[in-house]
Amino acid sequence: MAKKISNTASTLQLNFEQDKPKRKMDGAVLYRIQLIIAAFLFLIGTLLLVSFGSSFFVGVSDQSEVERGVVDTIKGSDIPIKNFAGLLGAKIAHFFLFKTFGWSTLLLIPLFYLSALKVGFKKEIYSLERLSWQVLFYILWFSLLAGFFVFSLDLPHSIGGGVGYFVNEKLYQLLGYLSIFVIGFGGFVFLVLFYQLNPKKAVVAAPLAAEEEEEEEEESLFIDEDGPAVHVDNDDLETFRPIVPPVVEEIVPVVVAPVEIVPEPVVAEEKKEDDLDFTYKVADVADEVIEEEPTPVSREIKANDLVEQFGLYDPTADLPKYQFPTIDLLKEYDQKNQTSQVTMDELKANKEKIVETLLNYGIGIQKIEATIGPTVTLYEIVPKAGVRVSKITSLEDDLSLSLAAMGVRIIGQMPGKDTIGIEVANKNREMVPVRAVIGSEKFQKSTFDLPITLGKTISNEIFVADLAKMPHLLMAGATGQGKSVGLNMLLTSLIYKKHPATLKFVLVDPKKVELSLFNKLERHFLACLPDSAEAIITDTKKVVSTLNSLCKEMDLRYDKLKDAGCRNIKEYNQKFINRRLNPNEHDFMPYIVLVIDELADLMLTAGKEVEHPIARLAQLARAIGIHLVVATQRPSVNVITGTIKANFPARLSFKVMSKIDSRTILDAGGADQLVGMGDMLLSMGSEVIRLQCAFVDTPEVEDICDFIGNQQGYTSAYLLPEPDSEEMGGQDRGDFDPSDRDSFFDEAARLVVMHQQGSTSLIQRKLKLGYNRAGRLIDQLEAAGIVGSFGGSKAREVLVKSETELEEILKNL
Ligand SMILES: Nc1ncnc2c1ncn2[C@@H]1O[C@H](COP(=O)(O)OP(=O)(O)OP(=O)(O)O)[C@@H](O)[C@H]1O
Repeated sequence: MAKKISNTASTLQLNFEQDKPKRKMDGAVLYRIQLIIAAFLFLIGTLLLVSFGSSFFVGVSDQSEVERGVVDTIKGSDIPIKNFAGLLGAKIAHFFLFKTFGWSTLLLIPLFYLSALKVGFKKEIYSLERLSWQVLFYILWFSLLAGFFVFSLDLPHSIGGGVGYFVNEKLYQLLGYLSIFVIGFGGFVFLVLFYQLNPKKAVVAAPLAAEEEEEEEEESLFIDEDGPAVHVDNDDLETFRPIVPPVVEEIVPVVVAPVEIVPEPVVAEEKKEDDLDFTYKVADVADEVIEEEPTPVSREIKANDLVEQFGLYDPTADLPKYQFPTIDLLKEYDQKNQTSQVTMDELKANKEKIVETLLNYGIGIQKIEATIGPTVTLYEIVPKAGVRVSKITSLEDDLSLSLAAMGVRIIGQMPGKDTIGIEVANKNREMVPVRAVIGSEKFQKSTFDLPITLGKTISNEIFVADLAKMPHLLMAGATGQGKSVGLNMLLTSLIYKKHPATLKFVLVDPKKVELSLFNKLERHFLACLPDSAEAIITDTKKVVSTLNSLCKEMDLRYDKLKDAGCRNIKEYNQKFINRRLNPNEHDFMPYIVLVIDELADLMLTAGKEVEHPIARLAQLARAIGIHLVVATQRPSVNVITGTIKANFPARLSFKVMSKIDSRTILDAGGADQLVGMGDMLLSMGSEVIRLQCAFVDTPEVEDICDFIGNQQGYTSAYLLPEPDSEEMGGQDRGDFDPSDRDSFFDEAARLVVMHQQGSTSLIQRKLKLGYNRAGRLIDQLEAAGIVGSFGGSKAREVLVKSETELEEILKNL
């Protein structure tokens, strides 16, 4: 039934369209009139400003003049008027400042200026209606308040004006000095009523509540076959809402009678051409509705009103009592453990061995310097002139041998310096307690979106990074080398800095034990599929659907971003906080961090089914706040494939078993030379840095999770969308090695996305390529997830819908 009514809507709007040209002409005249009125209001504002302003300087010297009668004034006088706005200015100032309200009348000036702005230029910085009420009230109230002090303390009369003085005089006779309470009470009542209980504001401020009310109203206007109100569901109402109430009231008598069909009340018959009365009224109604359609300016005003009334949106308001975990939950170790264990003897001995070994190979050294880190000491050498750096770097094994130490790593030239770095493991290493890094000023004060601290650098600095910028992290390390501790550190640092409203974890743990500690965070920090019994995902099948669900969440978030006109999650959330987005269509978006502990198991059991969504998320999810942390024990090429590797610029390696593994994960050797127990190399772009992971013990993680889990949480974990079954099927794409792509790949991709047509002949024609090459290009585009699979005679579907999205993919390839 409601659908039929929406047909009515289109009819009505047609009538309205016919009226348009006439209104346009009227609009031009109206505009000129508005400009004139605006100029007039501006003039009055300026007159008041000058009159009041100059009366502050000239004081009462004009008083004798302004108090003369009109006739005398016209006749003129020998005493010169000093007010800059002449006699009129003097009279205005006298009337407002002395006779009536005193200084509070100054509030009229902004009112006139803002009115001029609104009438002339349709700019409303602040709701004019509200401002007018406020100005009226405050003029009177301040006059009374000031009058009280003028009366009691014998201050200059103009502060409160005649009204203020007179009323206070009377109040004083009645109540004595208690009169101040009456004035105060008046102000209080106004504040309460105006800022909290103004019914009109409530409608603007609480759109949800208002819409419910609206719906109730609308429902009561529908006439059923029996007469009473009919329930109409929300979806239908949405199409119908803009032109509702008066239309139906008008329709009922006109339409029902001639049709004589009781069960079909309000339908297409109103189109009848001879039904002039009806048509005319409808157009009027449509007119009103169209004018009410939100413009950017009116939306801005509405948002400002909402912010004024409710303050900024607070995403944490659902858990107002949430307490961040405290530093006390982290173990405090002996001071002894935290200071360097490297002795002077050890340093000297190592220095001599380095110099000696290099000399044996004919390499002279000018200078050598040591920096002691928690696990390794960095020796920086300046070789004598004429020594090739590669000669030194080739001596890694020989140095290891002569130093009889593990973990010797030659860095080569130190970034930004003229030295060559050699790292040598300390005999007694220093453990970095989690408390030292989480509690550090550097971490506590970091303002990153997703701050993580993993430990300390080689020069004992606390290492803090932004996962949001990384934007994803690939982790590898042989068993027992500190990977789980590293993951716990990462999660712990995020938990210490983020409120549950702003961050969710999707935890995938095929080994079933590593991440189970975090189960207690389910109703605070975890996200899962709607039908999951457990928030932490351990079953491979579930992993595939969770990854697809995340892809869907990503697409949904992109749609919302597009709708809101934002480029990334930060802008979007800021807009939401500023109440510039409709809460019925938008939500505050928490960051989502997907952690996969052990990719190898998944790749072996589900292969492309996991590889494809991981690659897709890694390529695209950064802008919408989904970040991936993927760990594996086996950094072999069938686990860390070209596609995965290409999309994870930040890679972290604990000790691995071979140089090949080190190359697979870092594209460089060195990870095989690490000394274990959290000794690690982090590669971000071209730079590789050595870090010592802080140690967070299982009981500490348990305490943190208990501390949070025992607090009031959300009713359930954050629910991810149900994945599309179609998406689950479309996984099987050929291998795609981005480094091997055709030189026309980017151009071809832009072409198909721009035309939204995935056809070989389009590429052939526009790029002037042969059929075979164009065919190869389209295959590569399919493998990269830009176009869909071959669909017979039809052009392939283009999966990437916007050029921005495409540029993001190309950037990550
Ligand atoms: N940062 C660290 N500082 C000190 N000791 C550490 C550190 N990281 C790990 N260890 C030591 O190494 C042990 C193994 O670490 P962890 O459980 O993290 O290894 P793993 O790589 O996850 O092993 P697996 O892959 O078999 O689970 C820890 O129990 C701890 O004793």
